[in-house]
Amino acid sequence: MGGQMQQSNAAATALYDHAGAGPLHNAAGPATDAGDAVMARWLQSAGLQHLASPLASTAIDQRLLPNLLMQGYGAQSAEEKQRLFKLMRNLNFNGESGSEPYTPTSQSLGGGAVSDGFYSPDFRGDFGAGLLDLHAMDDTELLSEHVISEPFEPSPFMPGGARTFEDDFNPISRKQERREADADASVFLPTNEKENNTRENNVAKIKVVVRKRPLNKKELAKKEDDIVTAFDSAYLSVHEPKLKVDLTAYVEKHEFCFDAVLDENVTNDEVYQVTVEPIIPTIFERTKATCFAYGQTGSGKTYTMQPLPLRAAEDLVRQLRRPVYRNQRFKLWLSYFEIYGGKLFDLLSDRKKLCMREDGRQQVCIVGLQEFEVSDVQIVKEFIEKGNAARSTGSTGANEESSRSHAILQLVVKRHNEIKESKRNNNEGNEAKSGKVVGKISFIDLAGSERGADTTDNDRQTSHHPTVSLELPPPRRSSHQTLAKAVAGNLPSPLLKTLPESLSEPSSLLLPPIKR
Ligand SMILES: Nc1ncnc2c1ncn2[C@@H]1O[C@H](COP(=O)(O)OP(=O)(O)OP(=O)(O)O)[C@@H](O)[C@H]1O
Repeated sequence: MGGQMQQSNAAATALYDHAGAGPLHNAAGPATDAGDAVMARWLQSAGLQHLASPLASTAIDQRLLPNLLMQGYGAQSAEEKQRLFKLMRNLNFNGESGSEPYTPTSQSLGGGAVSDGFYSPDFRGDFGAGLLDLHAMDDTELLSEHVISEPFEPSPFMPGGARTFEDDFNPISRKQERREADADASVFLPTNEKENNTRENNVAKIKVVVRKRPLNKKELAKKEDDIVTAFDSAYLSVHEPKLKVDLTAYVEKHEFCFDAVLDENVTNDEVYQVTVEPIIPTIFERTKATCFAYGQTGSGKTYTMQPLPLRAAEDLVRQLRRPVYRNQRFKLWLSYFEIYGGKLFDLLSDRKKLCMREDGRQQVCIVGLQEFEVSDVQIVKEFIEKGNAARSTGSTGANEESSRSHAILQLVVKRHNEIKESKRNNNEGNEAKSGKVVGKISFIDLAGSERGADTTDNDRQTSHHPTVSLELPPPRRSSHQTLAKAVAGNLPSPLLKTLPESLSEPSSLLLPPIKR
């Protein structure tokens, strides 16, 4: 990720917090010429420089910008609106603490994104895929201190001998290297490299992809209206039937913009290609990624999510067979558990009840979760089928076989060293622990977003798994909070704060409609 993106993120945080009417509301000063210039450059980074001039000339308080942007301020064409919304959304999701104003650097002004507009790779980051990818966040949140404090030894098979794993796989050191190689006198060279690295990497990137499900037989038989139109790869409109005061029926259209919109003709393979596939190589670069599907019962979450882990495993196994990883004893591990009614159950160990604990470093550990080494795709398939069969399902009005729990399947790449490898043969229990986590991808198939979908008292007709049905109903939303903690290892702290709310408030991950 280039410096340009990082600087944009800082601006976003301030604007976003202001929109939330937080303390920044009072803290920010009146717009200055410098502020206008900053805003102009920010818009320019998305190729929207022409929208900046009215701001500069009328000296509008830059704190009001989010509201203006939400109203489609100045943007005329659909493409402009799309850019504006992407710009806003990018900023909204990227901030960390929120109190820092946008401060451009020579690097941010010198990048190629100005000429390329929003779509340049610089602006979007190094890669831009995955329902939720957290490639660029702070490493200290990706891996435990233990891993970070112990750098990997250099592999004798690696070219250059003295190069360490860190050099080759740590995005920070690679970035640093690139920056040094590219450096010329005009390029910004940070005085405090550590601080810069921390800031540069403390950015979460999220990709939100919407998939439209075709009308099912029941809906077709009832001649129900298709209320969603996907009209290009990033836009959709929702048609809301309404009545005027004189009771004349009309349809109100709401347009939404996402990173990608997949229509009803898209196959599961295409979903994989758009979302997970591009993340796979980064799992070997110390990335922890999470991919989840969100929607109400019957919207197609399980249909969409279920094929993804197997496809990912195929690609991960293929990568692991490359000499560079094989020589370093990289291995793939799989675990699968569910959260139901606020409790955790191991889907691969006869639904053994699991405990979730937080260690002294605020790392969430699932105590007792079994991890299995998987060296080929057939084994992965068998584990997934076993886990799926053990899941809590029930029947809802909209889905005969409805997932009533959150299921989390994790594929973890670990690096093993030979000494520990021999020990592990004597001590199977510690097998999984003997490897160091290189990267991880978690797939979460959520229970429906309707209230109480994941609680034991949600539906009288729901036929629970016998062990589950004996439990007392937990308080509402407790499973969502448990889920947030369970994936905590993957999420940077700003996101963590919002996740439980996001999961219970369907609209919080969506953007407001574009007013045409
Ligand atoms: N894109 C699609 N194409 C064809 N059929 C689909 C598609 N998406 C979903 N379906 C079908 O719709 C039904 C409901 O889908 P699914 O079980 O995935 O919903 P869900 O969102 O997981 O619901 P719940 O929250 O109740 O578990 C299933 O029979 C599934 O096969």
